[in-house]
Amino acid sequence: MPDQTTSEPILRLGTRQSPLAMAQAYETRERLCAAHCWDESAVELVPVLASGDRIRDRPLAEIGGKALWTKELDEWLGEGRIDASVHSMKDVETHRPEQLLIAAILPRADVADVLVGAHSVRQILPGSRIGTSAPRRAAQLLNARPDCEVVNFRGNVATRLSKLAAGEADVTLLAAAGLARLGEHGIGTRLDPEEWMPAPQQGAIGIECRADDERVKSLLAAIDHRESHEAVLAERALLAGLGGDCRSPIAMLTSREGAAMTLRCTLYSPDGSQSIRGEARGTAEDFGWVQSFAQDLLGRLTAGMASVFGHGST
Ligand SMILES: NCc1[nH]cc(CCC(=O)O)c1CC(=O)O
Repeated sequence: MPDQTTSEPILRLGTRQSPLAMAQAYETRERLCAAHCWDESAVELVPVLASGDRIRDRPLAEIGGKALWTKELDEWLGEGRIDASVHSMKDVETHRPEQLLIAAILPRADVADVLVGAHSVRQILPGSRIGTSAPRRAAQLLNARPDCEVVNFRGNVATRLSKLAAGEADVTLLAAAGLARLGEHGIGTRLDPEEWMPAPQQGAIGIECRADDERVKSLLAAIDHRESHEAVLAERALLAGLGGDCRSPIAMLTSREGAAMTLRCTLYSPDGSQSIRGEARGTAEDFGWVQSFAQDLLGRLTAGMASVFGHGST
């Protein structure tokens, strides 16, 4: 028997410590081991505490600063304490440190949101309290149901479900991908993404490494899913073009027929009372069309939205 305690892992994979992040790390490890015919011990999971997880008692907007979920992992990666890190792409800023590279995107999971506490958006009882800390979900819900009220609802998936059960809100919205990864299959109503568009990059898991680390880059290439990767790149390009981040009231959806990609996008005012939608088509070879699309949307902003998007965005 080989001595497990002294065998060096082939890859040290950094991850946040939340149950969802750990589930994503296990999935990544499984795919890596399957692709390379490795034993599980070849990939060492290294949990890293992120500032977003450490500071739990204040709204994210108040803590301020970006990179709440990535800063520590980026440092560990830059210092060589880990070889790669696993991310929920939805939480990853569009501008990444130059020395890092998103080398692989796993096959994308269901992009939909799930509504918990009502059978449909229409059937939410008048005047209900919607528990969410996501500006996109708040704006979308208020757009469809201006009679409702949003209450801030932070915390991981389990925390949010227990706050709902405790009556802190009447309904909440969660990502189908996150629920599925946590093994929570029967919860809530899946909202059709065509009608209720998700956040940019929702359902996508990305693995990042040092841009000059050829060994790790080629190991990760084996688990990259090209179509998912291209959709994520298009959505990141659109989000960056809009000057947005994961705190922006922006919904988008990518669909695909052969090489042709279609991006649909809706921008909201924070209170949901105003919205702008658009659609554009192109290929993944060059995202010039995505930049034009962003400019087109920004050119149509109403006064109530101008502070949220474009150059003045936070
Ligand atoms: N902001 C938290 C977050 N980041 C990614 C997911 C879900 C998984 C995914 O979208 O890949 C979630 C939870 C949620 O929105 O319900």
